[in-house]
Amino acid sequence: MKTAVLVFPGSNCDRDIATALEQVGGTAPTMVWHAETELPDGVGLIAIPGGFSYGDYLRSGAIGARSPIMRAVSDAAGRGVPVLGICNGFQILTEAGLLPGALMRNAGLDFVCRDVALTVGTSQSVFTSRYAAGEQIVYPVAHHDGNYSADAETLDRLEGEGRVAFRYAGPVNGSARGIAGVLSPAGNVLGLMPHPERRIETAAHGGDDGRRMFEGLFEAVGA
Ligand SMILES: NC(=O)CC[C@H](N)C(=O)O
Repeated sequence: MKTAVLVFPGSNCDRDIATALEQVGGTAPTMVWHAETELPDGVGLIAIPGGFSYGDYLRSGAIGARSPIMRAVSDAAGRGVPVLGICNGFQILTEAGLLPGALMRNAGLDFVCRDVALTVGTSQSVFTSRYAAGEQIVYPVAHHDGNYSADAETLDRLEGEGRVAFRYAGPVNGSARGIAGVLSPAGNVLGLMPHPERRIETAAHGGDDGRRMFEGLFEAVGA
């Protein structure tokens, strides 16, 4: 599968996700600078990495969401191509309107950087097919704007439609209903604050719960 990783000024997890995709899928992704207007032909997965695009100025992800490449990302998402936004990538996806809600400043106003326990909300997506609903896993987090917020109607809809992909198993950042990651209505866009790409290899990362996300993706979309 051809994969692409977007790179913004201030991205700092682009190499982490590139390494994860190469380790699990066997082929290095194409790195796509945010000022480009086209994605590689036949791209099967687009990853929007973590970091501090545009220094988190204005609001985290707000300026990156208006980068030229995002029009192509939106078109691809509309065609059903899987789009994975991790941390700052999640912030960019909400700011771009591809996912509902907003990532606000953490409730404690602190930068939270540690491993956290998560509960898998659904196995019914290309991102979570290798997990069981209700399963507890561990991914690391590293963010100051991870406090997921949306109105009650949106939260009810996300829950009712099985679009809460991950929840924090305990308090982390004040997120509404403990939400750590959400899916688009068609399920092909996932945004999450925790970092699966930093949990690929036990020897290096202290666990490999993130690996199954990428294994499931490669299986679903074709290796
Ligand atoms: N690791 C990250 O992607 C950081 C995300 C974001 N800029 C924040 O701190 O909230």
